Formats: sequence, C-alpha cells, structure tokens
Amino acid sequence: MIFAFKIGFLDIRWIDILDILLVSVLLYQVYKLLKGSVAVRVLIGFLVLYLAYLVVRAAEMELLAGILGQFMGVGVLAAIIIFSQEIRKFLIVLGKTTFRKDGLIQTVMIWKRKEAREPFNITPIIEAAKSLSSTNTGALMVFSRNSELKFYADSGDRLDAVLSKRLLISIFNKHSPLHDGAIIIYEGKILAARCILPVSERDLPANFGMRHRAALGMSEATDSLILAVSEETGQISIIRNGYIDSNLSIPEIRKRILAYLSDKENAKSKSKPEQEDNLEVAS
Ligand SMILES: Nc1ncnc2c1ncn2[C@@H]1O[C@H](COP(=O)(O)OP(=O)(O)OP(=O)(O)O)[C@@H](O)[C@H]1O
Repeated sequence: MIFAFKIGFLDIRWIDILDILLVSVLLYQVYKLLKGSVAVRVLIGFLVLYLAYLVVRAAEMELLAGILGQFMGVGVLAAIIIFSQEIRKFLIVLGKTTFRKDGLIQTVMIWKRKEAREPFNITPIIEAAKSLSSTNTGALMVFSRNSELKFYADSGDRLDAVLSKRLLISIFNKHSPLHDGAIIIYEGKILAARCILPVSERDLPANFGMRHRAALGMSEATDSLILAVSEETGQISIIRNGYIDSNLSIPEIRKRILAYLSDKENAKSKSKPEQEDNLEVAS
C-alpha cells in the first residue's frame, strides 16, 4: 500500500485524500442545492448525529454506538423520504449537465458566474412599491438571490418576465387575475406570480393580516427577503429572517434590498433573534 504521509499513528493513503475530497465536493453540492430551504437545517442535524455516531464508535462506547447506529439506519430511510423532492431535483440537474456537451465545464462556468453576480436594477421595484403604497394596493414580492425557489414558483403562474414598474403595478392591480398571492423575483426577472407562501404560526399584532403572515412564514422557511405593501395602511415592510421591519424610508428599503441581493447585509439583519418568543416586529 502506498502511503502519502503519517499523522501520529494514522497512515494516510492517497486514496484517503481522494475520498475526503470527493465527499467534500458531494457535501458542498448538496448544500448548494438545499441552500435557502428549511431542508438544510435537517441535513445539518443529520450530519451532527452522524459525526457523534462516528466519535462514539471510535471511542468504543458500545451502548450509545448501538443506539445511534440503529437511529442512523432508520435515518437514511427517513432522509430519503424527507428529501425526496430535493433528491429528484438533484438527479434531474445531474442528468441535464452530464448529458449536455461539455456539461461539467458549463456547470463550473455557471457557478463561477453566480459567485460574481451583481445586483440588478431595482429602481422599477422601488418606484412600483411607492406607487402601490400611495394607492393602498396590497402587494407581496419575494426576492431570492441564490435559488429559483422552484417549489414556491411552481405553486403560481410562471412568467419569466423582465421587471418593469408598469408590469408590477398591473400585476398587483385589484382587478388583475394575477394579483392574488406573491411574485418571486430572481436574477432581475419576475419568475412567477400568484405564488402561495408558507404561513407563519407565530403571534402577530392585529394590524398584520394574512399577507404579512405569509411573508413572515416565507422568511422563516427560506433565505429570501420579502417586500410587503399593506392594503389597509399602504405601509411598506421588509421581512427577513423572521423579522418584520415596517416604517422604513424609501432609501432604507432600497439599501436593504441591495444589501440582500449582493450578500452584504449587516450581522443584525442576517441573524435570528436570540429569544424565540420575542415578537420580531420592528416598526
Ligand atoms: N399563503 C399566502 N401566500 C401568498 N399570498 C397570500 C397568502 N395568504 C394571503 N395572501 C395574500 O394576502 C392577500 C390578502 O389577505 P388578507 O385580506 O388576509 O390580508 P390583509 O389583511 O390585507 O393583510 P395585510 O394586513 O398583512 O396586508 C390575499 O389576497 C393574498 O394575495
């Protein structure tokens, strides 16, 4: 056997290094696929349990290793059920890139391009939000920076439309067949309208209705930022990571959206509140 080097009593082989590299690449790809969805937390939970199992087994703690081993066995089956949608998506992506000419190179190029992504022009959104607010027209806009939020986009009508103030106002016009539900904005386009968002179970002040509850639920379940315009008050709110920020000035709204899109948010708006029962509504 050819050994690469030795750490203490451990003989590291070249094949071990390759093994570690491949597992790292695989884990990173799975993380990228799940990033932005609640499934990533479940995945981290599984990984922590698996690491604990390896440590306990190496320490020869028979009883605990047995219990964790049983759990891991069932865990694999449970993971397949929990991640069935993601596994399907992963296999589709894999199939698409493998069978395309120079698929792997193309995939790497796409990732590289996404790393260097610049935020798009959000002026039409800001202008539309101002106009919707002044006419007390309810609106719900979900911004996503790293995924199409396919599960949610599929619940509505696919548009793939170029952003414009007039289009946004038309969509949220009370007589428009597209006005109900949320729109999803991704890479400078309106991906879909009439999307159904997950609803938060938390207690909210009476002045917030279903629209804000759905915005809050979406911010808890995904890595998105949501802009909501209240139908009653015309107030514009930014919802992110389980926080609702109302009464923001227009420049502040613009700043928050741009910071989110360029991944330059400050720690406060990124982090979760320390106390779960805090009412995370800043107005
Ligand atoms: N789960 C959901 N996903 C997406 N949109 C939703 C959801 N629930 C409600 N909405 C949107 O909110 C709209 C209004 O709901 P409702 O009348 O309860 O809110 P509201 O009292 O005007 O809300 P708010 O005060 O939060 O603006 C619905 O017509 C729909 O467009």
